[in-house]
Amino acid sequence: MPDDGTSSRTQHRAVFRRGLHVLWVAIRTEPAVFLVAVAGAGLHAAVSVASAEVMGGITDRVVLPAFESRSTTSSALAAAAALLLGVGLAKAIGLAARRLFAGLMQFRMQARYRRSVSRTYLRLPLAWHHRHATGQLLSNANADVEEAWRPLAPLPMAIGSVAMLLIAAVAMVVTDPVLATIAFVVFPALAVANVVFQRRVSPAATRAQALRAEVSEVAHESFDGALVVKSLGREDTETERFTQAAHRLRDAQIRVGRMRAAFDPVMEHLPNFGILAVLLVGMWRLSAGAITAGELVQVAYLFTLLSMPIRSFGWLLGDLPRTVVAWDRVQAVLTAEGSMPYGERRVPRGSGGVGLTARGVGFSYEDAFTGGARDLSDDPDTVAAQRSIVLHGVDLDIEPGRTVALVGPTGAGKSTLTTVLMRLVDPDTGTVALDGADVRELDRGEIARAAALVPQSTFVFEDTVRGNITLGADIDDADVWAALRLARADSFIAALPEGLDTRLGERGTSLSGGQRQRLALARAVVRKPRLLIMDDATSAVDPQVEAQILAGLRETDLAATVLVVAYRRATIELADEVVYLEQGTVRDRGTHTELLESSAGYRSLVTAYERAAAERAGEPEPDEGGPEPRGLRPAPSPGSAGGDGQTDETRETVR
Ligand SMILES: Nc1ncnc2c1ncn2[C@@H]1O[C@H](COP(=O)(O)OP(=O)(O)OP(=O)(O)O)[C@@H](O)[C@H]1O
Repeated sequence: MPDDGTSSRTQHRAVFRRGLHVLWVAIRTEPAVFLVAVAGAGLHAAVSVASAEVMGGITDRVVLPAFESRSTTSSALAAAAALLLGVGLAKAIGLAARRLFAGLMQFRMQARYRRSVSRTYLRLPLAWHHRHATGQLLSNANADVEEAWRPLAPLPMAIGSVAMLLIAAVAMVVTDPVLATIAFVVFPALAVANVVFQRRVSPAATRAQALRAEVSEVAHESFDGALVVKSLGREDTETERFTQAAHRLRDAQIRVGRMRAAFDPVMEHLPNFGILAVLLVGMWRLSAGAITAGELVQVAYLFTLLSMPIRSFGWLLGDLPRTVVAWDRVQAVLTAEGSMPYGERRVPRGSGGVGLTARGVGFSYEDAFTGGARDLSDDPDTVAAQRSIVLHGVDLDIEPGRTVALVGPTGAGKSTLTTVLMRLVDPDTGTVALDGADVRELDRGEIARAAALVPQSTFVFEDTVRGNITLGADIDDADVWAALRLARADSFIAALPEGLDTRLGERGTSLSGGQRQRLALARAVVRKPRLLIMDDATSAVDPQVEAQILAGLRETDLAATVLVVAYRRATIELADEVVYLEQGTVRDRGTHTELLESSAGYRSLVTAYERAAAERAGEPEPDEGGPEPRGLRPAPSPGSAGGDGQTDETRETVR
């Protein structure tokens, strides 16, 4: 068994090797930019050493003769000035090239990996997203990508420093081996101190980095849940939670600050002790005639020049552990499995609705309690134990142009079924087909071209009304208005100060719940889908308006096939057929009247909706603007659950 010291050294070596591998990835990706940055660093290094030579030369040939003769020629002064200017200019060019191209490389790599990470997020199936928190995804795409490429900024300088050290070492040995010996003691000591410091500060800095992510996660959650926090009077508790996270971050940063405060002055002054030693020994060498005054100035100047490049190694080494951690997180996203394979088939072209078929569809979610630690064993018992089965052997047949209502208690699997039908997730068993074409064999984007899903919760982008509907597609205003009319959203959009050009606030908070839902519906219908799936998409819309919308959808020349997850009798009655889903299985199907006769579960569910509506009949109507709280649905009756937002129409009897 290795002792702690050995294993820690092994770990450091492993981190160092992996860190170099990450840097190598960047060099391979941007070789030209890297070479220019290194060439700049090399030029800067060579000219810096040369500048020490120049300083020494000027001391011997201009300054000392001037002191001795108490006069100097203007030509000698002009030559010295020109030399200094030339050296300064060359140094500036090297420095600018190094900084510019190191930055270019760093920012290009960051942009490239941000793009890859966000592209991967969109490629990965919904099931993967279910397992990852928003805060984590944001931090992978932002903080981790930045952290992974942070060492690219000091990398060319560190490489230039090697060149500078080598040239300086040769220059010093040539000038005076005795003075060079002082450098060979001081600079390795400086490098060792750097490494020791970086090893000590690195865990503290890594912890501060993790706490920074924690603070932003707490903040994200508090702001996102502001409505809940405020309405339940939990501001103080949330503030306390945030304060604690902020204090943990503060303490961690102070710890890092303290370490730096102790180390930086030492690093700052160590070369000064070297210079002092150079001057003392140099005086003796000068009086012994072994060196000239200019050579002494040259070596002392080299000492001042070399301290900073040596520290750049420290910066690089200090960044590497965090780089490795961040790189691993980014790679976990980029190599995540679960991308959906696509075929090359197309949905048969034509106008009007498409037929939708599901055969034996089964689907299970990864169990929230086993989560990411899921054992991917092939043993069916193990897999079944780790997953909660939501759909079992669902069969559906919807003919083109028909409107079907999907009804079922809360938790029956209606929303899950809509995501399977849209191929946002693949079923564990069974198949889904559009006009006979298995959705797994369809070309990428083909489902989005043929079908649209309006989900339960709407998302509004911080964009104009037009942007929110077209989502960047080339759709003219006439079509946008037609879609808004169909979604019964045209009048409130027309009343907005700038109509289609009105910018909607973040997540559409400037709109009411019902307005947001109608906007989302317009976004779906403007694409003229041949299959429209609405998952409780009009729950916050006034019932009469909802009925008008559904009737409108049936009357347009769109003639789309419509599957609507419905809770209201008026909606259900508008459908050609009702599919009753219970515990993930289709229990019954038929018209509303037939199901009331034949299905006890359906009857009991719809009666529960009616009872709840009747109980609330005396209460004021919900504004069409507010979403109907899910909690208003009636308590589950035997064999069923769920409910409806009460509305005037539900006061009527079902029959
Ligand atoms: N992302 C998820 N991860 C794990 N389980 C989930 C997930 N989403 C839903 N479930 C579970 O799947 C079951 C079916 O949920 P689903 O949302 O499909 O039902 P629903 O019939 O649409 O309900 P509602 O009428 O309340 O919208 C529920 O038991 C739910 O807890």
